[in-house]
Amino acid sequence: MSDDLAAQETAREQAYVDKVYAQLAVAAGNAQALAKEGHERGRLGHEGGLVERDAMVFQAARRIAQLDAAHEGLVFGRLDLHPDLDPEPRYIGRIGLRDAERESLLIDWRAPAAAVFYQATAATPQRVIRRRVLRSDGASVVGVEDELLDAEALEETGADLPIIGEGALMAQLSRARDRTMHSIVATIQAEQDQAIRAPSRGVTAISGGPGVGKTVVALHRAAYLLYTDRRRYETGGVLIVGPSGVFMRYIERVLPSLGETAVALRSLGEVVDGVRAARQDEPAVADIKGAARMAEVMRRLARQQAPGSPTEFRLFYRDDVLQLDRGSLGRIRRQLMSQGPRNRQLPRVPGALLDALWRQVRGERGRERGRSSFDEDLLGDQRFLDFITAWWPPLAAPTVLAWLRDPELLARISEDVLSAEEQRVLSASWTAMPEQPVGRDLTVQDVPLLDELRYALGDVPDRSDDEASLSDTSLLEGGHDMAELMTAADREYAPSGRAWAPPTHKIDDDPFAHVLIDEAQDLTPMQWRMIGRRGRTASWTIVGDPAQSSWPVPEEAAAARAEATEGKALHEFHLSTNYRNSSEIYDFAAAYAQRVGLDADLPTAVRSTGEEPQVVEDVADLEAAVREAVVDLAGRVGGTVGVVVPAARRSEVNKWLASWPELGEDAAGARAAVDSTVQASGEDRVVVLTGLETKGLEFDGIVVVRPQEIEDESQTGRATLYVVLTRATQLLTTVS
Ligand SMILES: Nc1ncnc2c1ncn2[C@@H]1O[C@H](COP(=O)(O)OP(=O)(O)OP(=O)(O)O)[C@@H](O)[C@H]1O
Repeated sequence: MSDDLAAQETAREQAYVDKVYAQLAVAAGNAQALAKEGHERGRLGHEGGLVERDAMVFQAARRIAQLDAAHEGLVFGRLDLHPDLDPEPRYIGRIGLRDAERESLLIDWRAPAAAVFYQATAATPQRVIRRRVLRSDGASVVGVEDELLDAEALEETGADLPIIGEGALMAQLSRARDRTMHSIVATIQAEQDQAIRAPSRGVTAISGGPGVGKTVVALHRAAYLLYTDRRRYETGGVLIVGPSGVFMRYIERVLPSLGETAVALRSLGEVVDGVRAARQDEPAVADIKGAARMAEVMRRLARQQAPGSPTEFRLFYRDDVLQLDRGSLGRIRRQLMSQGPRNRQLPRVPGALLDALWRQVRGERGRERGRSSFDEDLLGDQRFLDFITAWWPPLAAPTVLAWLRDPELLARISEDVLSAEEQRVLSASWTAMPEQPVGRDLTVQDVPLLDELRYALGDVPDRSDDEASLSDTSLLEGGHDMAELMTAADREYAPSGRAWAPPTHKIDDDPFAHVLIDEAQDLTPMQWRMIGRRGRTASWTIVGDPAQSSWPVPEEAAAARAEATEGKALHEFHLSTNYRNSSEIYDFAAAYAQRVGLDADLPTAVRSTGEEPQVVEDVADLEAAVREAVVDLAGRVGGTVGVVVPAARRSEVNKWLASWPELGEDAAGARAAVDSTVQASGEDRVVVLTGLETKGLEFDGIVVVRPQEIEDESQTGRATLYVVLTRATQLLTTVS
């Protein structure tokens, strides 16, 4: 194959791609015109004008966003099929486009007609003769990579289809990594495609060892589902949950680059509307907070009397002293609590108290005035109203969680559930919590506890609720009125308000139409419960690798997972090729997994670099050795370098990095990774992370500092170290 031929083929493809971009400009112009027309209609103010305007503007805006997003690498594939089947080549792209005659110019990668692009192999060519991947920079085609799938057919038909390049996959895999994940839409492999296009029903479980593409496949699956049933998934919402904020930032560009923006991406600390927790508890604390038995502790907590609330009430009424003592108030409380979540009982509280008080009215003057006048009198009496608010206040979950600062209360509610030592560990983690904790005061492990409490407490009923029997609703803190916040189009297209409305922070708005969990092996039972509540009527995609789990009691997590997805049929997919690590690095990691007895699912790594991992041992000066390793790797790879350290050495190593002049600008990135007050820029090449923080991420080079300490740090340290050893694409060095 000559360079001339490659250049000639590239130029030919450029001509087609130019045609597609010209059509994209036409489509964008049409969408702009539609948006303008929508605005005009609104101005004319005819009947239904507003709704119509909003709907038009909304649709136009979505189309414009989609066209914008598709701009980069718009056309990436070409299929040459057997001429009997289709004499014209088919072009595959991020979106579908037709020309002025409505002829297909570009097929959306998710359309059935594009499936063969991913599924055809040399063993089963499915009438594809040649598959071509176009490499582009913006709108310019910079090269093509071909695969000949059916040599016989090529000969038979005598088609003029030259084969260029070494194959798109290898070219793609050898590229340097930056700090975000990229779409693999041009090189999805057949086994991955099956998982991506699996019908949406029940639970789709995707398993496989490190680097097999579980995350990236899951993200493409979300885009696929939106394509197949846009109305359902856009209105009901798609929730994607990953382990950490760093991970969510790592993956957040993939869906928008596929033209999809209507997906909620949340880390485990952000699953509950309105809460953003990023801090992690120490493993010893996290293991208790995540345990299934904490659900019982939270249920009991939700029933506790609010600390400092009154324990009796006295009032003179006509000839009587009316009194509710501790015992009678306790009875009323139990009776109200038996009818459902505590906050939902708010409207019933005055009635229950009035019933008990009326029974004590014996005097003639009082009895003669009658019950309804009695109710009116008391509801007009500020002392009674004050008592109600103090005795049965509307309670927010964070306030109730903060009651646990009191070790005595914790001891009371966790009797027979938590050991004295466990209570001590938990108390210590909560002593510094303020009375009204917000995001920063909570840890990621507190969030499922908070959610458990939200459900046990229930939402405070809205003013408009039928059951609200109180005339003076100023007693109740109602929810704000959503109607003001939504446009007509929001209501038209998103009945649940999920994709386009701001969060309501209400339990009713928690459920999604599809729930997708990445790194599922790490979910604690309490996290499964939290996510389960958001997916009762949803279809699910669950992605994970048990050997990478940092949760010490897998059976308990498995039971919680089964409960969260109860009644849903399970469809399993397994991925078996590692696309991340060089085979040298993965063999090293796999040997470690086997040596320490991890029951690991070992994929095959396809790419060899000839670079064996370096093991630097018995160093006298740790800083000097780490410095040498980091500088060496940063000089030899084009992309990112991760320095993975035991949690206890984090700030130490970070200080070293900041003081090494030869890293220059790169050191700023290292600082940013450990100090959340420094903003990391996208350019930072060297970052310092703990083992747990590397979950799901990847780097061109990895330096592991004192691997044995990482292993010894927690009960599941071996699995964590296995994760760390499988993060590098090119070079790996361990320093002990
Ligand atoms: N078909 C593909 N074409 C190109 N790159 C791919 C393909 N499949 C996976 N990759 C790349 O392989 C790397 C690993 O993918 P991903 O992070 O999704 O794997 P994973 O199974 O989630 O890994 P882990 O469990 O170790 O976190 C990523 O860089 C991804 O872009």
